[in-house]
Amino acid sequence: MSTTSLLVSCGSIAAAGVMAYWRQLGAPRLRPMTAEQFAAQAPPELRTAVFVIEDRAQTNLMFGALGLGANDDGFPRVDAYYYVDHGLSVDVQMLGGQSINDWTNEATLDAMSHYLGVEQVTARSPEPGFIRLEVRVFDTLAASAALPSSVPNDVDLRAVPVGITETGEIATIPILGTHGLCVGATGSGKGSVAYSILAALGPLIRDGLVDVYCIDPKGGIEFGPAKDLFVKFAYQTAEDILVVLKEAIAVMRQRQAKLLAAGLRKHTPTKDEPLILILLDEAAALASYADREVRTAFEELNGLLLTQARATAVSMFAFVQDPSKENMPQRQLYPVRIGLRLTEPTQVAMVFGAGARERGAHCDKISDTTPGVGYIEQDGSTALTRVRFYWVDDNDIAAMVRAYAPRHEIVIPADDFDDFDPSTFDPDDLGDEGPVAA
Ligand SMILES: Nc1ncnc2c1ncn2[C@@H]1O[C@H](COP(=O)(O)OP(=O)(O)OP(=O)(O)O)[C@@H](O)[C@H]1O
Repeated sequence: MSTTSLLVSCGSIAAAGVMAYWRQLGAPRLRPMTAEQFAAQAPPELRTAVFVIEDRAQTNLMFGALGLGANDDGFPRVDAYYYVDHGLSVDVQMLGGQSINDWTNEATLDAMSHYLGVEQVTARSPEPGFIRLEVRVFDTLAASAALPSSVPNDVDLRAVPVGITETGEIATIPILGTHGLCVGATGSGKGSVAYSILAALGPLIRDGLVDVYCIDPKGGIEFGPAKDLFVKFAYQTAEDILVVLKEAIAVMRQRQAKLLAAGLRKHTPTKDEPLILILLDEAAALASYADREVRTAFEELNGLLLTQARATAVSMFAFVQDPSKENMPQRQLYPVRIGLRLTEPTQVAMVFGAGARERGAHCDKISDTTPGVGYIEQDGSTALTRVRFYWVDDNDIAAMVRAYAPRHEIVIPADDFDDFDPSTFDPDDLGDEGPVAA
């Protein structure tokens, strides 16, 4: 359902089941309705919230109780509220002297959600002086998102579709000219992030415009089923992993030299020189079987790629469980960051930076019943998009490999079958060496 809101004119309200209307408080009404009447027409989950928000005296009481207003200082003003897919969006004009932290403070929002009788309230500032409260009673991402049945052949590498947003749009991430980091606890759905990317890139992998180098230090368990989609696949020894990184760096160096000679700043992928996507799963696992020297070499190679490879169309997407500094020393080198379910609130800042929880990234509150739900952030924007990545099951992976594995070999029989007549074919003629049923 779209979040597009329709103006409610003169107090008439769309049916409560169709939650897409907008209410400008203070607008003149021909036949005024009471807060009780508005609340009665709201979905049951939102009745208390609508009753409080619709009635200025009630709203002031709430703001007073939460320390956000007082008789002497005045009260914040609710300008408008909207029915949206997840509940309500409420626009509030802050009081002079208030800061965003006064509103995004976890204890305040928790108290507000209890006051309004709803599951959760989050807040962000759409423009200076204003706060938008999101009153959440429905999780639009509760159901898993199926992989689209068809994938366009001309995927835009700067906007690769990987899931759906909580407002029902297609969630995209750039792959070209960037690096990505995906962090999530065990079982949070990191695999589905990687496979959503692979599914979208399938046609380009088949056509030779994208080469995937996959590094799966946990013995190839996660990515083994898709190995035929990869140009390189390192999963056994730490040395194999270093070789793959060195090969990517060699490509990066060659392209850097060409760019310099041609006076260009960025490499555009072609069939001869495709985008190289390095999928790096759980690099921290290396620590369990690699010695110190290998780990140091790994960190150096990884650092080189993260700092220099973007312009050469060599991109790294890394997946980790634990975002602590020892496991992930270079968070700021990944312009695309994805946070799935995390176990601790403090881990949110390790993925997205300070203040991310206040901006709405509540990764620690994602339920373990919704794997694949997370937040996406990209450099250059403070927006955090809540999404559900596509669920790619084993059948989907097998279908992807069948459709897109780049090295399909068509075996042409050596014998001359020009005289072959299917109507006279007798399988017994194949003799003892014919195929045997398993
Ligand atoms: N996007 C998704 N939608 C629905 N279910 C999902 C999704 N992603 C994962 N799942 C379910 O959650 C399970 C765990 O997912 P996954 O293996 O991707 O987690 P993970 O983060 O990679 O865990 P680990 O770090 O332990 O490997 C899957 O087997 C699947 O049942």
